[in-house]
Amino acid sequence: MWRRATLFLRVLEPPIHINASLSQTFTTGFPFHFQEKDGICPKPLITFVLGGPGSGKGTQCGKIVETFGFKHLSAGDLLRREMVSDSEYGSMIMNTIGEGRIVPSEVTVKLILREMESSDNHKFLIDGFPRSQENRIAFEQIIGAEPHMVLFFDCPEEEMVKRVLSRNQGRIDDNINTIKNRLQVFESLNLPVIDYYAKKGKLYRINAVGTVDEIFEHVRPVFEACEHEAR
Ligand SMILES: Nc1ncnc2c1ncn2[C@@H]1O[C@H](COP(=O)(O)OP(=O)(O)O)[C@@H](O)[C@H]1O
Ligand SMILES: Nc1ccn([C@H]2C[C@H](O)[C@@H](COP(=O)(O)OP(=O)(O)O)O2)c(=O)n1
Ligand SMILES: [Mg+2]
Repeated sequence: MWRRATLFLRVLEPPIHINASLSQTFTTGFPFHFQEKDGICPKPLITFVLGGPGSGKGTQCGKIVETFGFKHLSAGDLLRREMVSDSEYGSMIMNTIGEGRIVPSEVTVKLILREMESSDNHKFLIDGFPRSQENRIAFEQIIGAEPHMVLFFDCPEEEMVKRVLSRNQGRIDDNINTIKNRLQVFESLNLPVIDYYAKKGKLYRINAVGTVDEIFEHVRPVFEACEHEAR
C-alpha cells in the first residue's frame, strides 16, 4: 500500500518565513530563527516521525538521537508537560488527550516552535507530529519549513494495542477505551498525512515488527544516506 520512497533531499530550501497573520496569534519567539553557532545560522534539518500509538516512535527516536545526534521533540511529551504546568491550556489538553483526540494545532506548533528556537542543535526529530493535515499546514505556515524526510513506523493494530497496554508510564490515554479512539483518529487523520508525504517522495516506511534493535537496523541506513547526501 505504501510505496517505499527513494531518498529525496531538498538541499536548497526556500528561506524560512513566517506567515504574518498566523504569527499574530503568538506573542513569543518571532521571528523564528536558530541560535547561531560559530557565527553561522544553519538551516534546520527536520525529520517527522509518524506511526500509530505504540508503534515504537519514541523508542526508535531514542536510538536515532544516540547514533545520529538529533534533538528529539515529542509532540505528546510537550503537550503532557504543558498539561501539568500552570498553562491556560492545561485542562483543554488533558480532556483532549484523555478522549484520544488531537489538540488544536496552534497550541502544539507553539510548543514545538519554542523548543526549536531554544535549541542549539539544528537537526530535529519531531515525533508524533503532524498527526493531521491541519497540524501539517499549521507547521508549514507558522514555522515556514518542510521536513527533509518522514519516517513511518508501520505496525499491526494488535501489536500496537499490546504495547500500549503494557507501557506502564501512567498515561491517562493508555487504556483500552482511549486506545480505540486513538486508533480511529490515527486512521482517519494521520494516514492522509502519511499518504501526502509518500506522494511527495519523502516517506520512509519502516516495518515496526521485531525487536527494537532489529527495527533500528532498518532505520539506520535511512539516516546514513541522509548524512552522506548532506556532505
Ligand atoms: N520493537 C518493540 N517490541 C516490543 N515492544 C516495544 C518495541 N518498541 C517499543 N516497545 C515498547 O512498546 C511501548 C510503546 O513504545 P513507544 O516507543 O512508546 O511507542 P510510541 O511512541 O509509538 O507510542 C513501550 O513500552 C516500549 O518500550
Ligand atoms: N501532534 C500531536 C501529538 C500528540 N497529540 C496528543 C494526542 C495523542 O493521542 C496524545 C499522545 O501523543 P503521543 O505522541 O505521546 O502518543 P504515542 O507516543 O503515539 O502513544 O497527545 C496531539 O494532540 N497532537
Ligand atoms: Mg510516543
